[in-house]
Amino acid sequence: MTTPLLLDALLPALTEWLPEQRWFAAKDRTVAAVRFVGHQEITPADAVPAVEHAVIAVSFTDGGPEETFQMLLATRPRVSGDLEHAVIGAVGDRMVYDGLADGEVSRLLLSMIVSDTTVGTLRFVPEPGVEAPVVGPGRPLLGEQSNSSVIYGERAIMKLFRRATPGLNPDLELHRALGRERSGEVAPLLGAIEGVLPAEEGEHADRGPLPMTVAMLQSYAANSADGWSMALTSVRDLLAEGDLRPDEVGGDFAGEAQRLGKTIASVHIELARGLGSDRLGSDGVAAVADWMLDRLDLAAAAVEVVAAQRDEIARVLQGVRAADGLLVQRVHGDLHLGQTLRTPRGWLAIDFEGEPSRPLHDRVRPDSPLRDVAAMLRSFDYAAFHQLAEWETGAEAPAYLQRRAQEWADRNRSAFCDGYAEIAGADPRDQLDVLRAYELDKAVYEVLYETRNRPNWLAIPLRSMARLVGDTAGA
Ligand SMILES: Nc1ncnc2c1ncn2[C@@H]1O[C@H](COP(=O)(O)OP(=O)(O)O)[C@@H](O)[C@H]1O
Ligand SMILES: O=P(O)(O)O[C@H]1O[C@H](CO)[C@@H](O[C@H]2O[C@H](CO)[C@@H](O)[C@H](O)[C@H]2O)[C@H](O)[C@H]1O
Repeated sequence: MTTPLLLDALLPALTEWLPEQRWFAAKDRTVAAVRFVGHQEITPADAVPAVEHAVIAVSFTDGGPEETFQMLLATRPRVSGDLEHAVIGAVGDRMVYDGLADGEVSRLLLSMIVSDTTVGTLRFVPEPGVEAPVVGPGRPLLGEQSNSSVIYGERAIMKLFRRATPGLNPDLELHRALGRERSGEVAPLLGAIEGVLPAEEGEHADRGPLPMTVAMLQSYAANSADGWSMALTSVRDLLAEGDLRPDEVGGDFAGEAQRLGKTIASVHIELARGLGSDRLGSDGVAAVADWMLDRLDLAAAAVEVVAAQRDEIARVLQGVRAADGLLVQRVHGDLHLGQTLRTPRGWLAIDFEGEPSRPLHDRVRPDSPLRDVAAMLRSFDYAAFHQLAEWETGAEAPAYLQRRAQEWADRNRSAFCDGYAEIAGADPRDQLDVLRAYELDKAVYEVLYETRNRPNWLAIPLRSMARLVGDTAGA
Protein backbone atom coordinates (compact mmCIF):
# COMPACT_ATOMS: atom_id res chain seq x y z
CA MET A 1 0.00 0.00 0.00
CA THR A 2 0.95 3.60 0.71
CA THR A 3 1.76 4.75 -2.83
CA PRO A 4 -1.17 6.63 -4.37
CA LEU A 5 -1.07 4.15 -7.25
CA LEU A 6 -1.63 1.17 -4.96
CA LEU A 7 -4.32 3.00 -2.99
CA ASP A 8 -6.14 3.83 -6.21
CA ALA A 9 -6.13 0.16 -7.14
CA LEU A 10 -8.27 -0.46 -4.03
CA LEU A 11 -10.98 2.06 -4.97
CA PRO A 12 -13.36 -0.19 -6.96
CA ALA A 13 -13.43 -2.74 -4.12
CA LEU A 14 -13.81 0.01 -1.54
CA THR A 15 -16.78 1.49 -3.38
CA GLU A 16 -18.58 -1.86 -3.06
CA TRP A 17 -17.51 -2.46 0.51
CA LEU A 18 -18.35 0.89 2.09
CA PRO A 19 -22.17 0.88 1.96
CA GLU A 20 -22.16 -2.49 3.78
CA GLN A 21 -20.48 -1.03 6.85
CA ARG A 22 -22.62 -0.15 9.89
CA TRP A 23 -20.65 3.10 10.37
CA PHE A 24 -21.18 4.28 6.80
CA ALA A 25 -23.59 7.11 7.62
CA ALA A 26 -24.90 7.75 4.11
CA LYS A 27 -26.81 4.58 3.34
CA ASP A 28 -29.70 6.56 1.89
CA ARG A 29 -27.40 7.83 -0.92
CA THR A 30 -25.80 5.97 -3.82
CA VAL A 31 -22.01 6.12 -3.89
CA ALA A 32 -20.66 7.60 -7.15
CA ALA A 33 -16.94 7.56 -6.42
CA VAL A 34 -14.40 7.28 -3.63
CA ARG A 35 -11.01 8.99 -3.52
CA PHE A 36 -8.18 9.03 -1.01
CA VAL A 37 -7.50 12.50 0.36
CA GLY A 38 -4.74 11.47 2.74
CA HIS A 39 -2.84 8.55 4.16
CA GLN A 40 -0.18 8.07 6.80
CA GLU A 41 1.86 4.89 7.24
CA ILE A 42 1.84 3.59 10.82
CA THR A 43 4.22 0.71 10.09
CA PRO A 44 6.59 0.13 7.15
CA ALA A 45 4.66 -1.08 4.10
CA ASP A 46 6.34 -4.52 4.21
CA ALA A 47 5.53 -5.23 7.89
CA VAL A 48 3.11 -8.06 8.67
CA PRO A 49 0.61 -6.76 9.36
CA ALA A 50 1.27 -3.37 7.76
CA VAL A 51 -1.02 -0.58 8.94
CA GLU A 52 -1.91 2.86 7.71
CA HIS A 53 -4.41 5.59 8.49
CA ALA A 54 -6.40 6.76 5.48
CA VAL A 55 -8.91 9.53 4.88
CA ILE A 56 -11.37 8.99 2.07
CA ALA A 57 -13.86 11.33 0.43
CA VAL A 58 -17.04 9.79 -0.93
CA SER A 59 -19.17 11.47 -3.61
CA PHE A 60 -22.74 10.52 -4.44
CA THR A 61 -24.90 10.18 -7.53
CA ASP A 62 -27.26 12.87 -6.16
CA GLY A 63 -24.51 15.44 -6.71
CA GLY A 64 -24.85 16.61 -3.07
CA PRO A 65 -21.95 17.26 -0.70
CA GLU A 66 -19.15 14.71 -0.27
CA GLU A 67 -18.69 12.87 3.03
CA THR A 68 -15.23 12.16 4.45
CA PHE A 69 -14.42 9.13 6.57
CA GLN A 70 -11.33 7.72 8.21
CA MET A 71 -10.10 4.16 8.17
CA LEU A 72 -7.28 2.07 9.55
CA LEU A 73 -6.24 -0.11 6.64
CA ALA A 74 -4.11 -3.17 7.25
CA THR A 75 -2.45 -5.55 4.82
CA ARG A 76 -1.02 -9.04 4.96
CA PRO A 77 0.18 -11.37 2.22
CA ARG A 78 -2.64 -13.72 3.22
CA VAL A 79 -5.61 -13.52 5.59
CA SER A 80 -7.51 -16.40 7.01
CA GLY A 81 -10.13 -17.33 9.60
CA ASP A 82 -11.29 -14.41 11.74
CA LEU A 83 -10.06 -11.76 9.32
CA GLU A 84 -11.74 -12.96 6.14
CA HIS A 85 -14.94 -11.02 6.86
CA ALA A 86 -12.93 -7.78 7.10
CA VAL A 87 -11.23 -8.04 3.69
CA ILE A 88 -11.81 -5.12 1.33
CA GLY A 89 -9.77 -6.34 -1.65
CA ALA A 90 -6.38 -7.34 -2.99
CA VAL A 91 -3.71 -4.84 -3.97
CA GLY A 92 -0.42 -6.04 -5.49
CA ASP A 93 0.64 -9.13 -3.55
CA ARG A 94 -1.31 -8.23 -0.40
CA MET A 95 -4.83 -8.48 0.98
CA VAL A 96 -6.21 -5.20 2.34
CA TYR A 97 -8.66 -5.29 5.24
CA ASP A 98 -10.23 -3.20 7.99
CA GLY A 99 -7.38 -3.04 10.51
CA LEU A 100 -9.58 -2.83 13.60
CA ALA A 101 -10.68 -6.42 13.02
CA ASP A 102 -7.10 -7.60 13.65
CA GLY A 103 -6.07 -8.10 17.30
CA GLU A 104 -2.42 -7.57 16.37
CA VAL A 105 -3.22 -4.19 14.84
CA SER A 106 -5.23 -3.06 17.84
CA ARG A 107 -2.47 -4.27 20.18
CA LEU A 108 0.01 -2.15 18.22
CA LEU A 109 -2.21 0.96 18.39
CA LEU A 110 -2.62 0.60 22.15
CA SER A 111 1.09 0.13 22.72
CA MET A 112 1.81 3.24 20.63
CA ILE A 113 -0.57 5.29 22.82
CA VAL A 114 0.97 3.93 26.01
CA SER A 115 4.49 4.75 24.79
CA ASP A 116 3.56 8.27 23.57
CA THR A 117 4.60 7.79 19.93
CA THR A 118 4.47 10.16 16.96
CA VAL A 119 4.51 8.79 13.41
CA GLY A 120 4.39 11.44 10.70
CA THR A 121 1.17 13.38 11.20
CA LEU A 122 -0.25 10.95 13.76
CA ARG A 123 0.24 11.50 17.51
CA PHE A 124 -0.50 8.63 19.89
CA VAL A 125 -0.96 10.36 23.25
CA PRO A 126 -1.50 8.87 26.70
CA GLU A 127 -3.64 10.98 29.04
CA PRO A 128 -1.29 12.70 31.51
CA GLY A 129 -1.29 11.22 34.98
CA VAL A 130 -3.35 8.11 34.27
CA GLU A 131 -2.18 4.56 34.76
CA ALA A 132 -1.22 2.92 31.46
CA PRO A 133 -3.55 0.07 30.54
CA VAL A 134 -2.23 -3.44 30.05
CA VAL A 135 -1.19 -3.89 26.44
CA GLY A 136 -2.90 -6.75 24.62
CA PRO A 137 -4.93 -7.52 21.51
CA GLY A 138 -8.26 -5.80 21.08
CA ARG A 139 -11.61 -7.46 20.35
CA PRO A 140 -13.96 -5.55 18.01
CA LEU A 141 -17.20 -4.48 19.65
CA LEU A 142 -20.12 -6.08 17.86
CA GLY A 143 -23.45 -4.34 17.74
CA GLU A 144 -25.09 -1.03 17.07
CA GLN A 145 -22.79 1.96 16.96
CA SER A 146 -22.02 4.93 14.71
CA ASN A 147 -18.22 4.59 15.03
CA SER A 148 -16.04 1.49 15.59
CA SER A 149 -14.67 0.31 18.93
CA VAL A 150 -12.31 -2.38 20.18
CA ILE A 151 -12.19 -3.71 23.73
CA TYR A 152 -8.95 -4.64 25.48
CA GLY A 153 -9.58 -7.42 27.97
CA GLU A 154 -12.34 -5.54 29.85
CA ARG A 155 -9.73 -2.91 30.83
CA ALA A 156 -9.95 -0.35 28.05
CA ILE A 157 -12.05 0.51 25.02
CA MET A 158 -10.80 2.43 21.97
CA LYS A 159 -13.18 4.18 19.59
CA LEU A 160 -12.13 5.08 16.06
CA PHE A 161 -14.20 8.08 14.97
CA ARG A 162 -15.39 7.29 11.49
CA ARG A 163 -16.21 10.75 10.18
CA ALA A 164 -13.11 12.74 9.30
CA THR A 165 -14.11 16.07 10.82
CA PRO A 166 -11.65 18.91 11.38
CA GLY A 167 -11.23 20.05 14.97
CA LEU A 168 -11.20 18.45 18.39
CA ASN A 169 -13.96 15.84 18.64
CA PRO A 170 -16.37 16.92 21.43
CA ASP A 171 -16.35 13.37 22.83
CA LEU A 172 -12.61 13.69 23.51
CA GLU A 173 -12.84 17.35 24.51
CA LEU A 174 -15.60 16.81 27.10
CA HIS A 175 -14.07 13.62 28.51
CA ARG A 176 -10.81 15.57 28.99
CA ALA A 177 -12.66 18.38 30.73
CA LEU A 178 -14.61 15.96 32.93
CA GLY A 179 -11.38 14.10 33.74
CA ARG A 180 -9.88 17.37 34.99
CA GLU A 181 -12.93 17.73 37.22
CA ARG A 182 -12.30 14.20 38.55
CA SER A 183 -15.78 13.22 37.41
CA GLY A 184 -17.09 9.89 38.65
CA GLU A 185 -19.89 10.07 36.08
CA VAL A 186 -17.83 9.19 32.98
CA ALA A 187 -15.35 6.41 32.21
CA PRO A 188 -11.85 7.86 32.69
CA LEU A 189 -9.98 8.88 29.55
CA LEU A 190 -6.74 6.97 28.95
CA GLY A 191 -5.44 8.46 25.72
CA ALA A 192 -6.12 9.43 22.14
CA ILE A 193 -4.84 9.33 18.59
CA GLU A 194 -4.71 12.74 16.98
CA GLY A 195 -4.07 13.39 13.31
CA VAL A 196 -4.41 15.87 10.52
CA LEU A 197 -7.09 16.26 7.89
CA PRO A 198 -4.89 16.90 4.84
CA ALA A 199 -5.15 20.01 2.70
CA GLU A 200 -7.23 19.50 -0.41
CA GLU A 201 -5.83 19.98 -3.89
CA GLY A 202 -7.25 21.01 -7.26
CA GLU A 203 -10.87 22.04 -7.32
CA HIS A 204 -11.26 21.28 -3.60
CA ALA A 205 -8.37 23.56 -2.54
CA ASP A 206 -10.45 25.65 -0.17
CA ARG A 207 -8.58 24.88 3.06
CA GLY A 208 -5.18 23.93 4.48
CA PRO A 209 -4.37 20.94 6.72
CA LEU A 210 -6.42 20.91 9.94
CA PRO A 211 -6.08 18.98 13.22
CA MET A 212 -8.49 16.10 13.61
CA THR A 213 -9.31 13.49 16.27
CA VAL A 214 -8.73 9.94 15.07
CA ALA A 215 -9.51 7.83 18.14
CA MET A 216 -10.14 7.91 21.88
CA LEU A 217 -9.09 5.38 24.55
CA GLN A 218 -11.11 5.04 27.76
CA SER A 219 -11.38 2.75 30.75
CA TYR A 220 -13.79 -0.08 30.06
CA ALA A 221 -16.75 -0.24 32.44
CA ALA A 222 -16.80 -3.98 33.11
CA ASN A 223 -19.99 -5.73 34.23
CA SER A 224 -22.19 -2.86 33.10
CA ALA A 225 -25.57 -2.83 31.37
CA ASP A 226 -26.81 -0.03 29.16
CA GLY A 227 -29.81 1.99 30.28
CA TRP A 228 -31.82 1.24 27.14
CA SER A 229 -31.71 -2.55 27.65
CA MET A 230 -32.53 -2.17 31.33
CA ALA A 231 -35.49 0.10 30.59
CA LEU A 232 -36.83 -2.26 27.91
CA THR A 233 -36.69 -5.17 30.35
CA SER A 234 -38.68 -3.15 32.86
CA VAL A 235 -41.31 -2.21 30.25
CA ARG A 236 -41.53 -5.82 29.06
CA ASP A 237 -42.19 -6.98 32.64
CA LEU A 238 -44.94 -4.40 32.99
CA LEU A 239 -46.68 -5.11 29.69
CA ALA A 240 -46.62 -8.84 30.44
CA GLU A 241 -48.58 -8.12 33.65
CA GLY A 242 -51.60 -6.45 32.13
CA ASP A 243 -53.32 -5.65 35.44
CA LEU A 244 -50.40 -4.50 37.58
CA ARG A 245 -49.09 -0.92 37.85
CA PRO A 246 -45.45 0.11 37.18
CA ASP A 247 -44.61 0.28 40.91
CA GLU A 248 -46.05 -3.21 41.50
CA VAL A 249 -44.05 -5.25 38.98
CA GLY A 250 -40.64 -6.78 39.62
CA GLY A 251 -38.69 -4.75 37.12
CA ASP A 252 -39.66 -1.26 38.30
CA PHE A 253 -37.10 1.19 36.90
CA ALA A 254 -38.03 4.33 38.85
CA GLY A 255 -35.22 4.01 41.41
CA GLU A 256 -32.69 3.74 38.58
CA ALA A 257 -34.31 6.64 36.71
CA GLN A 258 -33.95 8.81 39.79
CA ARG A 259 -30.29 7.84 40.25
CA LEU A 260 -29.73 8.57 36.55
CA GLY A 261 -31.24 12.04 37.03
CA LYS A 262 -28.72 12.68 39.80
CA THR A 263 -25.85 11.50 37.60
CA ILE A 264 -26.81 13.76 34.70
CA ALA A 265 -27.18 16.76 37.02
CA SER A 266 -23.67 16.05 38.36
CA VAL A 267 -22.29 15.90 34.81
CA HIS A 268 -23.86 19.29 34.10
CA ILE A 269 -22.38 20.81 37.25
CA GLU A 270 -18.93 19.44 36.34
CA LEU A 271 -19.14 20.69 32.75
CA ALA A 272 -20.15 24.16 33.91
CA ARG A 273 -17.35 24.19 36.50
CA GLY A 274 -14.74 23.05 33.97
CA LEU A 275 -15.80 24.91 30.85
CA GLY A 276 -17.94 27.79 32.12
CA SER A 277 -21.53 28.88 31.73
CA ASP A 278 -23.32 32.00 30.60
CA ARG A 279 -26.75 33.56 30.88
CA LEU A 280 -28.26 34.49 27.53
CA GLY A 281 -30.08 37.79 27.14
CA SER A 282 -33.22 38.13 25.04
CA ASP A 283 -31.22 38.26 21.78
CA GLY A 284 -29.42 35.05 22.70
CA VAL A 285 -32.68 33.32 23.60
CA ALA A 286 -34.23 34.51 20.32
CA ALA A 287 -31.25 32.94 18.50
CA VAL A 288 -31.94 29.61 20.25
CA ALA A 289 -35.59 29.81 19.13
CA ASP A 290 -34.52 30.66 15.56
CA TRP A 291 -32.16 27.74 15.53
CA MET A 292 -34.98 25.39 16.60
CA LEU A 293 -37.15 26.83 13.83
CA ASP A 294 -34.38 26.18 11.29
CA ARG A 295 -34.26 22.55 12.42
CA LEU A 296 -38.03 22.41 12.14
CA ASP A 297 -37.95 23.72 8.57
CA LEU A 298 -35.29 21.19 7.65
CA ALA A 299 -37.52 18.38 8.94
CA ALA A 300 -40.65 19.91 7.36
CA ALA A 301 -38.93 19.97 3.97
CA ALA A 302 -38.27 16.23 4.24
CA VAL A 303 -41.29 14.84 6.12
CA GLU A 304 -44.84 15.70 5.15
CA VAL A 305 -46.40 15.09 8.54
CA VAL A 306 -44.03 17.68 10.04
CA ALA A 307 -44.82 20.15 7.24
CA ALA A 308 -48.55 19.71 7.92
CA GLN A 309 -48.12 20.79 11.58
CA ARG A 310 -45.32 23.30 11.03
CA ASP A 311 -47.07 26.34 12.49
CA GLU A 312 -48.42 24.55 15.59
CA ILE A 313 -44.96 23.09 16.26
CA ALA A 314 -43.33 26.50 15.76
CA ARG A 315 -45.71 27.99 18.35
CA VAL A 316 -44.55 25.50 20.99
CA LEU A 317 -40.87 25.97 20.07
CA GLN A 318 -41.30 29.70 20.69
CA GLY A 319 -41.88 28.64 24.30
CA VAL A 320 -38.11 28.73 24.74
CA ARG A 321 -38.48 32.52 24.74
CA ALA A 322 -40.26 32.18 28.10
CA ALA A 323 -36.81 31.67 29.60
CA ASP A 324 -35.79 34.70 31.55
CA GLY A 325 -32.05 34.72 30.92
CA LEU A 326 -31.49 31.14 29.69
CA LEU A 327 -28.46 29.54 31.37
CA VAL A 328 -26.21 27.89 28.77
CA GLN A 329 -23.07 25.75 29.01
CA ARG A 330 -21.49 22.75 27.26
CA VAL A 331 -23.90 19.80 27.39
CA HIS A 332 -23.95 16.19 26.20
CA GLY A 333 -26.07 17.10 23.18
CA ASP A 334 -27.48 13.68 22.26
CA LEU A 335 -28.41 12.09 25.55
CA HIS A 336 -30.57 8.98 25.56
CA LEU A 337 -30.82 5.77 27.57
CA GLY A 338 -28.45 4.04 25.13
CA GLN A 339 -25.78 6.59 26.11
CA THR A 340 -25.76 5.48 29.73
CA LEU A 341 -24.13 2.52 31.43
CA ARG A 342 -25.16 1.11 34.81
CA THR A 343 -22.01 -0.19 36.45
CA PRO A 344 -21.95 -1.98 39.81
CA ARG A 345 -21.15 1.47 41.36
CA GLY A 346 -23.67 3.68 39.60
CA TRP A 347 -24.50 5.33 36.26
CA LEU A 348 -22.01 6.59 33.67
CA ALA A 349 -22.74 8.82 30.68
CA ILE A 350 -20.95 7.95 27.43
CA ASP A 351 -20.57 9.30 23.88
CA PHE A 352 -20.42 13.09 24.16
CA GLU A 353 -20.16 13.57 20.37
CA GLY A 354 -23.57 15.25 20.05
CA GLU A 355 -26.13 14.51 17.33
CA PRO A 356 -24.11 12.79 14.59
CA SER A 357 -25.68 14.65 11.67
CA ARG A 358 -25.06 18.15 13.08
CA PRO A 359 -21.96 20.10 11.98
CA LEU A 360 -19.21 20.47 14.59
CA HIS A 361 -19.78 24.20 15.19
CA ASP A 362 -23.40 23.39 16.15
CA ARG A 363 -22.43 20.51 18.40
CA VAL A 364 -19.99 22.55 20.49
CA ARG A 365 -22.33 25.54 20.89
CA PRO A 366 -23.22 26.15 24.56
CA ASP A 367 -26.84 25.19 25.17
CA SER A 368 -29.28 24.81 28.04
CA PRO A 369 -28.82 21.69 30.22
CA LEU A 370 -32.57 21.35 29.63
CA ARG A 371 -31.64 20.04 26.16
CA ASP A 372 -30.17 16.93 27.80
CA VAL A 373 -33.01 16.63 30.32
CA ALA A 374 -35.59 16.86 27.53
CA ALA A 375 -33.68 14.32 25.43
CA MET A 376 -33.71 11.86 28.31
CA LEU A 377 -37.44 12.41 28.83
CA ARG A 378 -37.87 11.56 25.15
CA SER A 379 -35.92 8.36 25.73
CA PHE A 380 -38.33 7.24 28.45
CA ASP A 381 -41.16 7.69 25.93
CA TYR A 382 -39.20 5.65 23.40
CA ALA A 383 -38.59 2.82 25.83
CA ALA A 384 -42.25 2.78 26.91
CA PHE A 385 -43.72 2.69 23.41
CA HIS A 386 -41.03 0.71 21.58
CA GLN A 387 -42.79 -2.62 22.01
CA LEU A 388 -46.04 -1.16 20.76
CA ALA A 389 -44.49 0.48 17.70
CA GLU A 390 -44.77 -2.61 15.51
CA TRP A 391 -48.47 -2.65 16.23
CA GLU A 392 -48.84 1.00 15.42
CA THR A 393 -47.45 0.61 11.89
CA GLY A 394 -50.54 -1.46 11.21
CA ALA A 395 -53.31 -1.54 13.79
CA GLU A 396 -53.41 0.36 17.08
CA ALA A 397 -52.05 -1.48 20.12
CA PRO A 398 -54.83 -2.34 22.62
CA ALA A 399 -55.79 0.68 24.71
CA TYR A 400 -54.91 -0.95 28.04
CA LEU A 401 -51.32 -1.56 26.82
CA GLN A 402 -51.02 2.03 25.67
CA ARG A 403 -52.23 3.17 29.10
CA ARG A 404 -49.67 0.93 30.84
CA ALA A 405 -46.87 2.19 28.60
CA GLN A 406 -47.87 5.79 29.31
CA GLU A 407 -47.88 5.11 33.06
CA TRP A 408 -44.36 3.67 32.80
CA ALA A 409 -43.16 6.72 30.87
CA ASP A 410 -44.79 9.18 33.30
CA ARG A 411 -43.41 7.41 36.36
CA ASN A 412 -39.85 7.27 35.07
CA ARG A 413 -39.80 10.75 33.53
CA SER A 414 -40.94 12.10 36.86
CA ALA A 415 -38.38 10.04 38.86
CA PHE A 416 -35.61 11.27 36.54
CA CYS A 417 -36.63 14.91 37.11
CA ASP A 418 -36.82 14.32 40.88
CA GLY A 419 -33.26 12.97 40.93
CA TYR A 420 -32.02 15.78 38.68
CA ALA A 421 -33.62 18.45 40.89
CA GLU A 422 -32.10 16.96 44.02
CA ILE A 423 -28.54 17.54 42.76
CA ALA A 424 -29.03 20.57 40.50
CA GLY A 425 -30.94 22.48 43.15
CA ALA A 426 -33.58 23.47 40.58
CA ASP A 427 -36.36 21.36 39.15
CA PRO A 428 -36.42 21.22 35.33
CA ARG A 429 -40.23 21.17 35.54
CA ASP A 430 -40.14 24.71 36.94
CA GLN A 431 -39.50 25.89 33.36
CA LEU A 432 -42.21 23.87 31.67
CA ASP A 433 -42.55 25.93 28.48
CA VAL A 434 -38.81 25.84 27.87
CA LEU A 435 -38.58 22.13 28.66
CA ARG A 436 -41.48 21.41 26.34
CA ALA A 437 -39.87 23.42 23.53
CA TYR A 438 -36.66 21.41 23.89
CA GLU A 439 -38.61 18.16 24.01
CA LEU A 440 -40.55 19.00 20.87
CA ASP A 441 -37.36 20.12 19.11
CA LYS A 442 -35.92 16.67 19.85
CA ALA A 443 -39.11 14.85 18.79
CA VAL A 444 -39.05 16.68 15.44
CA TYR A 445 -35.39 15.69 14.99
CA GLU A 446 -36.36 12.09 15.82
CA VAL A 447 -39.16 12.08 13.23
CA LEU A 448 -36.55 12.97 10.61
CA TYR A 449 -34.00 10.52 12.06
CA GLU A 450 -36.48 7.61 12.06
CA THR A 451 -37.74 8.47 8.56
CA ARG A 452 -34.16 8.18 7.32
CA ASN A 453 -32.93 5.32 9.47
CA ARG A 454 -35.71 3.18 11.02
CA PRO A 455 -39.12 3.83 9.44
CA ASN A 456 -40.62 1.07 11.62
CA TRP A 457 -39.97 3.23 14.66
CA LEU A 458 -41.50 6.41 13.26
CA ALA A 459 -44.73 5.95 15.22
CA ILE A 460 -42.87 6.61 18.50
CA PRO A 461 -41.75 10.22 17.92
CA LEU A 462 -44.91 10.94 15.90
CA ARG A 463 -47.06 10.12 18.92
CA SER A 464 -44.89 12.34 21.13
CA MET A 465 -44.95 15.16 18.60
CA ALA A 466 -48.76 15.08 18.62
CA ARG A 467 -48.81 15.07 22.43
CA LEU A 468 -46.35 17.95 22.73
CA VAL A 469 -48.15 20.07 20.17
CA GLY A 470 -51.56 19.32 21.60
CA ASP A 471 -51.34 19.15 25.35
CA THR A 472 -50.13 21.58 27.94
CA ALA A 473 -49.58 18.93 30.59
CA GLY A 474 -46.33 18.77 32.53
CA ALA A 475 -43.24 16.59 32.25
N1 LIG B 1 -16.31 3.04 28.74
C1 LIG B 1 -17.08 2.02 28.30
N2 LIG B 1 -17.15 0.87 28.99
C2 LIG B 1 -17.91 -0.17 28.54
N3 LIG B 1 -18.61 -0.14 27.40
C3 LIG B 1 -18.59 0.99 26.69
C4 LIG B 1 -17.84 2.14 27.09
N4 LIG B 1 -18.00 3.12 26.18
C5 LIG B 1 -18.82 2.61 25.25
N5 LIG B 1 -19.18 1.34 25.55
C6 LIG B 1 -20.04 0.44 24.74
O1 LIG B 1 -19.79 0.74 23.39
C7 LIG B 1 -21.00 1.11 22.73
C8 LIG B 1 -20.70 2.18 21.70
O2 LIG B 1 -20.14 3.31 22.34
P1 LIG B 1 -20.47 4.78 21.87
O3 LIG B 1 -19.52 5.71 22.56
O4 LIG B 1 -21.93 5.07 22.04
O5 LIG B 1 -20.10 4.67 20.33
P2 LIG B 1 -20.69 5.38 19.03
O6 LIG B 1 -20.21 6.81 19.08
O7 LIG B 1 -20.07 4.59 17.94
O8 LIG B 1 -22.21 5.27 19.05
C9 LIG B 1 -21.93 1.58 23.84
O9 LIG B 1 -23.27 1.40 23.51
C10 LIG B 1 -21.51 0.70 25.00
O10 LIG B 1 -22.17 -0.54 24.93
O1 LIG C 1 -26.55 7.00 19.45
P1 LIG C 1 -26.33 8.08 18.44
O2 LIG C 1 -25.41 9.15 18.93
O3 LIG C 1 -25.92 7.56 17.08
O4 LIG C 1 -27.77 8.83 18.31
C1 LIG C 1 -28.66 8.68 17.20
O5 LIG C 1 -29.25 7.40 17.23
C2 LIG C 1 -30.10 7.14 18.36
C3 LIG C 1 -30.67 5.74 18.19
O6 LIG C 1 -29.65 4.80 18.26
C4 LIG C 1 -31.24 8.15 18.42
O7 LIG C 1 -32.00 7.94 19.61
C5 LIG C 1 -33.39 7.71 19.46
O8 LIG C 1 -33.64 6.31 19.65
C6 LIG C 1 -33.30 5.83 20.97
C7 LIG C 1 -33.67 4.35 21.01
O9 LIG C 1 -32.90 3.64 20.09
C8 LIG C 1 -34.08 6.60 22.04
O10 LIG C 1 -33.70 6.14 23.32
C9 LIG C 1 -33.77 8.09 21.90
O11 LIG C 1 -34.55 8.81 22.84
C10 LIG C 1 -34.12 8.55 20.50
O12 LIG C 1 -33.76 9.92 20.33
C11 LIG C 1 -30.64 9.55 18.51
O13 LIG C 1 -31.70 10.51 18.50
C12 LIG C 1 -29.73 9.76 17.27
O14 LIG C 1 -29.11 11.03 17.36
